[in-house]
Amino acid sequence: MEGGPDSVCVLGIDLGTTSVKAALVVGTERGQVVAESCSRETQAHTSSVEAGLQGMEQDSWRIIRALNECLAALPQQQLQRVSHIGITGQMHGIVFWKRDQGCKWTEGGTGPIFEPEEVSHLVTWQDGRCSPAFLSSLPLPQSHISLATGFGCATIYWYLKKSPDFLKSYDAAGTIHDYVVAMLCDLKKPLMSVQNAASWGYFNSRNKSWNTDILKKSGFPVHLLPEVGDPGSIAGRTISAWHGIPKGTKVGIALGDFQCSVYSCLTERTDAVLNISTSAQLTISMPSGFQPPETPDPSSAVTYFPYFDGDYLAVAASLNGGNVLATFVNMVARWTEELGFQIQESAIYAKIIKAALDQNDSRLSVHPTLFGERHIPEQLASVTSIAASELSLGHVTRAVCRGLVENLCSMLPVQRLMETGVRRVLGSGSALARNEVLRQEVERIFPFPVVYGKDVDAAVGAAMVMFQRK
Ligand SMILES: Nc1ncnc2c1ncn2[C@@H]1O[C@H](COP(=O)(O)OP(=O)(O)O)[C@@H](O)[C@H]1O
Ligand SMILES: O=C(CO)[C@@H](O)[C@H](O)[C@H](O)[C@H](O)COP(=O)(O)O
Repeated sequence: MEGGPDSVCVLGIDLGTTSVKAALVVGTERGQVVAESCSRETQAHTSSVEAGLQGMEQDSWRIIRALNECLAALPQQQLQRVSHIGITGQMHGIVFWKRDQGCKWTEGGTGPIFEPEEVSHLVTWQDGRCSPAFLSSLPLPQSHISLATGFGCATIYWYLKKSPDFLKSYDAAGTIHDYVVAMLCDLKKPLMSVQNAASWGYFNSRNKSWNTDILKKSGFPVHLLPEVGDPGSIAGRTISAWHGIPKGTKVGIALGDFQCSVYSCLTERTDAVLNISTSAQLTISMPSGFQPPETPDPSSAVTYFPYFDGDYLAVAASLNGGNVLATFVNMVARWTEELGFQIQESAIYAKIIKAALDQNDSRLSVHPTLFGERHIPEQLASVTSIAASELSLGHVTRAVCRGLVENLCSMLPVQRLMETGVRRVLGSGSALARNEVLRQEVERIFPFPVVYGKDVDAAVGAAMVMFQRK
């Protein structure tokens, strides 16, 4: 076990789109070390009553169940030593709850746990209910980030206009990680970091405030907007023991997941970070003192997101990452089933990755934007240069992986990385960690050395933030 019995122990949690991850980070003579980690798929996808096929919702109860399973799998002795908890998760999304009935605390196998009570589904960053026409009917935000479907404030507007009764059932809202912080600390008013507030839209990150005047004028329920605080600050203390973690443990304000992935590995300003989990991001840090332009360029694929201490990251945030491979694997599974055979999706991943390792070169070209991109939502996926001799699973998998990396680099070109002085690419995210073909394609496209992290990077980053700000 890493770290002596007296060493400081911090828990990091990442509530991702596909899985929940937890990491126990301890202080040692060698610096901070991941002593234990755990990951559980949430299987939380669920249908949307109000938005139908355009909706992309997750069952909050299942997300919290996966979180409970993850924590129950960590060693009790170490959990009892946790002094701080750092929480991060999927940005942009929104969950609603009733302030006094957000959860109920019960006795679990490893001590008290909480379970959601009067809580809505999570409407995720992948939600497509706000069409371009709907978005352009909304007031113009005073923000440097273009509003897009799946952003919390856009989703609230959608409910306000299409299903106002829904909103009457709730009096609080936040990202799913803000919800967890609010429950752990029994916050009467949810608290949100500027990182997550910026991801909801209608937020001015220069003066760190919501566009309250603009929103009020159009009847927006501003009482649902959380209070905003600085990333790295403490939101409160746990109101109960939790999975063996002592009552009174300090909990950090919830953070953005890509900022935490970056925090877990970025050491030099000359590093770029490539993260591939359900989505994918390519990020560089902007010079200290940088301020984004007042208004966004909606056609730009690069967005500026608040990082820590007033700094910004420039990010190409692609809606097409591991989810494209997951869709491909699911398609193969369904075709196989239609043909009368059964195969586990995990076995398909293993087989297609192995097959693609044998197909190093292929002319097949896959433009993999199955989910569109925020700056060009209408441009979906396409396949070109299809030769009869290059149709094996290996050829297609190789081409999908290559296409994913090429797509990200079309959003933030290698040339721009070189001009800004990038010397190294740091790879993070479990879709990358578990897929050697993707890693080969990353190494092929970048003219820099590529260094990989572990597969729980955002959780580790969330813990490190707490460590360094203790
Ligand atoms: N068995 C597997 N082998 C390789 N890659 C996998 C496997 N299972 C899932 N993946 C990839 O991992 C992605 C999810 O990564 P994860 O880190 O859990 O996402 P998130 O952080 O968004 O919750 C999937 O979209 C898929 O591409
Ligand atoms: O869209 C952006 C940023 O604009 C994403 O990078 C953002 O970090 C979101 O949280 C992700 O899309 C969700 O993260 P993940 O579950 O794919 O790791």
